[in-house]
Amino acid sequence: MKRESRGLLIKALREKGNVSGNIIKVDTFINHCVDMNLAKHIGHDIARYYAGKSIDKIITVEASGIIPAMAAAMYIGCDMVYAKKRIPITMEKHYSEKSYSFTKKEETTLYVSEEVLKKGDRLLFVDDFYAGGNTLKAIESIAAQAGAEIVGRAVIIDKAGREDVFSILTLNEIKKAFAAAEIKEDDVCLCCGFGCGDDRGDMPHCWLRGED
Ligand SMILES: O=P(O)(O)OC[C@H]1O[C@H](OP(=O)(O)OP(=O)(O)O)[C@H](O)[C@@H]1O
Repeated sequence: MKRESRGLLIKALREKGNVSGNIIKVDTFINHCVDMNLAKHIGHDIARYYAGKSIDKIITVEASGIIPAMAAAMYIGCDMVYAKKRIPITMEKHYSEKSYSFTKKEETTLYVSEEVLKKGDRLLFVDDFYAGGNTLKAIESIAAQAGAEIVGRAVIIDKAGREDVFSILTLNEIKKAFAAAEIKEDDVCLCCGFGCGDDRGDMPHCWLRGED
């Protein structure tokens, strides 16, 4: 499926981000300051990818997963649940699982109230990054505790290129786009981010520049 947000993401990565080895800095447009137009397109792409699949709720983890999860939930028209990293006094019974924070390099525990997940719920996991998979694993455990089912997995950037995870870009695709950085700005297709003639799909070509 053509991903509308791919060109926007490549553009933001080139202009405001940084890729160094497997560290991708996105805090000026994804997970600290949020480019809402980009988030909107990412949410739309995720929703289009899972169109036709019955989804009861989106599930994510605070903090950075909330943005793409919320955007996708708005297009799908479902609720969004985010696992918390601390238990509020209002959360009486909960499911929990240990995880590990990739960016903070520390063990963490994820908590989801028993009130917000029901047995048989069909859940779509959404996050900003997939890296080592600790977060997804913990959410899968929480879903299993609730008797719910994870029916889809979507992230903005998949560093591992996992086959059953839908992503806007993988780390390898980002490296490919960066390797093509010598292409003049005008030659870069903002639909696909990889240069004109490559992967135009069904989207109007260079729609961001109003040339379609
Ligand atoms: O696949 P994994 O190895 O689990 O890595 C991915 C997770 O790492 C980040 O969370 P983190 O807790 O580091 O930061 P956050 O608090 O900004 O969400 C990111 O938001 C994902 O949830």
